[in-house]
Amino acid sequence: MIGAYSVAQIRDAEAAAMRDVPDGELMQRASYALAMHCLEVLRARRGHVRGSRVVLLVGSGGNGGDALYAGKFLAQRGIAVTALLANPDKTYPGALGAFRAAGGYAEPLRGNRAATARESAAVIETADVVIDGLVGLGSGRVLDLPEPIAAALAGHAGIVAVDVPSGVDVDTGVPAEDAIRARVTVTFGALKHAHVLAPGHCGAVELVDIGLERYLPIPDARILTDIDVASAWPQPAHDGHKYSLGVVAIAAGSDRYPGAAVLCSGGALRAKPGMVRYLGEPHAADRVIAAWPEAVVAASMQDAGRTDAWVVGPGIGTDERGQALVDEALQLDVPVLFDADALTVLSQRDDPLTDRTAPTVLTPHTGEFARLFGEVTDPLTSAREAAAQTGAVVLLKGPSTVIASPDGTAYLNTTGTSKLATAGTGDVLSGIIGALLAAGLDPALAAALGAHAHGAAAGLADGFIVAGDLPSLLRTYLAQTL
Ligand SMILES: NC(=O)C1=CN([C@@H]2O[C@H](COP(=O)(O)OP(=O)(O)OC[C@H]3O[C@@H](n4cnc5c(N)ncnc54)[C@H](O)[C@@H]3O)[C@@H](O)[C@H]2O)[C@@H](O)CC1
Ligand SMILES: [K+]
Repeated sequence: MIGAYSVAQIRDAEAAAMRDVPDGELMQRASYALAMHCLEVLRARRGHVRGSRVVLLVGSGGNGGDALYAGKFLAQRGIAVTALLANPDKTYPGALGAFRAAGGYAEPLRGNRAATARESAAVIETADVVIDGLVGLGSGRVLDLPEPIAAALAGHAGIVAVDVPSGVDVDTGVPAEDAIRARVTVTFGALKHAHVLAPGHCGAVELVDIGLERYLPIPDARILTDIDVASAWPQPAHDGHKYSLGVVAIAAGSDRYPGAAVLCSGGALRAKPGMVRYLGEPHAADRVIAAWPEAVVAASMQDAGRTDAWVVGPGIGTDERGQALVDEALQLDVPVLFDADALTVLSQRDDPLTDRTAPTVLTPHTGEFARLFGEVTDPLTSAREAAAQTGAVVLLKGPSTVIASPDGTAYLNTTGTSKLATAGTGDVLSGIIGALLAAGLDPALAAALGAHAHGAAAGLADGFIVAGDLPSLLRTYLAQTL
C-alpha cells in the first residue's frame, strides 16, 4: 500500500522535517534529484546531454526555488539554462543568485508587450527540456499565461513538472483549463492526490526520497499495488471446499440484455474459486450456462441457497422486474453490490439504504453518480461525501477510479487504462468485486482490490480489448500475481 497525501499533511511533515535538518537541505535534495531526472529526459530526447538547452519557468515560491537550484546543477554540467521569471521581483531567497553564479541566464517571463511574450514563447519552443517550476503545493488556480507562451507550452513534448504540474489542484487533481501537461512529474517525499487523479497532466510520476518518510502521518488516501493483491486476495486452503471462500450470487442481465449476465458471471467466476449462483430470466440464464457451465442457476433471491454476497444490477432494466429485484435485494442481510440499472432504480427511491444492516457497495460511473447524488465536483470529494451520506462504500468510476468508505477511508486506483473504455467492462468489474465481498473482505478493500485487478488485467492485453476478454485476462493476471 502506498500513501497519497493531502497538501496540509505534506506541509506539516515538511515543517517537522525542517526542524531537524539544516536550513535549505530538503530543497537541495529535491532539486538535485530533479536535475538528474531532467538529464534522463534530455538523454531520451537528444541521445546526449552536451549542447542541449533547458528553460526554467520560475514562480515566486519554493517550487521556483527547486527549479532554479536544479538549473544551477544543470548549468554546472555545461548545459545552456535560461530561467524565465514569472515574478522577477520575488524569487525564492538565494536561489536566483546561486543559479546565476553557476552560469545560468535569467529574464522576465511575462512582459506588458506582446513582443515580450512572443520572445519567451520562442525561447520555450527551442528548449529541449522545460522545467515547470511556476507553482507547486500552492497550485490550483488558472495560470493566465499570455497566449503565445501558453501555446508554446501546450505544444512542448519535453516538460518536466516540479512536484506537480502547475495549474493542477494538488488535493483534487482538477486541472485549470491552462494547466501544464508534463512528460514527467518529479515529486518529493510522498505522492499527493493529483499524482493519481490527474494522470493526463502528470505524465510519468517520479517520486524522490528527501527524507520525509518518518514525519508523514497516516495517509489521507491509499493506493494498492500488486503486493496488496498477493497478500489480500482470497486463496483456497489445502482443505478448502467450494463454499470455503464464499458464494456470490449475480442478479444481472435479462432476456433483452443477456450479455451483462454472461460478463458479470465471468468476472465473478474468474476472481476466485468457489461457487457462483445466477438469477435471471430464462434466455439470459441459458446464455450464462452456455458460457459458464460452472454457474448454478437460482430460482429466486429468497430460495437461492447459501449466498454470502449479491451483485445486483447490470442489464436488469429499470422496469417492474428490475425494481422488484432492487427492492428485494435491499432487504438482504448479506453484502450487496448495486451497479448500473440498480443504481438508476435506487436514484428513484428516497434514502433507500437507511434500513440496510449488511454492507452495501455502489459502483456508479459519473452519470449514474449524478442521478444519485448530483454532479461530481471532484472524484475524491464527491465519492467521500456520497459514502458518508449513504453509509455505503462508493466506487466512482473514471480515468482514476476512487473508492470511498463511510468512515473516510479512500483508495485511489492507478491501474485504469483507456482499454477499459468499452461496453460491458463494468459488468465484469461488479462480478469481480462481488466475489471478493462473498469471501468476507472488508467492502472498501474488496472494491479497491477489484478495481486494481480489473485494470491490471486489461493492461496485460495487446491492443484493444472487448469486455469478454477480461475474465481470461484476470486469470492470467492472478496467475502472475498470487
Ligand atoms: N517546504 C519544503 O521543505 C520543500 C518545498 N519544496 C518545494 O516548494 C514547493 C512549495 O513552495 P511554496 O509553499 O512556496 O508554494 P508554491 O511554490 O507552490 O507557490 C508559491 C506562490 O505561488 C503563488 N501562486 C499560486 N498559484 C498561482 C498562479 N496560478 N499563478 C501565479 N502564482 C500563483 C502563490 O500565491 C504563492 O505565493 C513545493 O511544491 C516544492 O516544489 C521542495 O523544495 C521540497 C522541500
Ligand atoms: K510545478
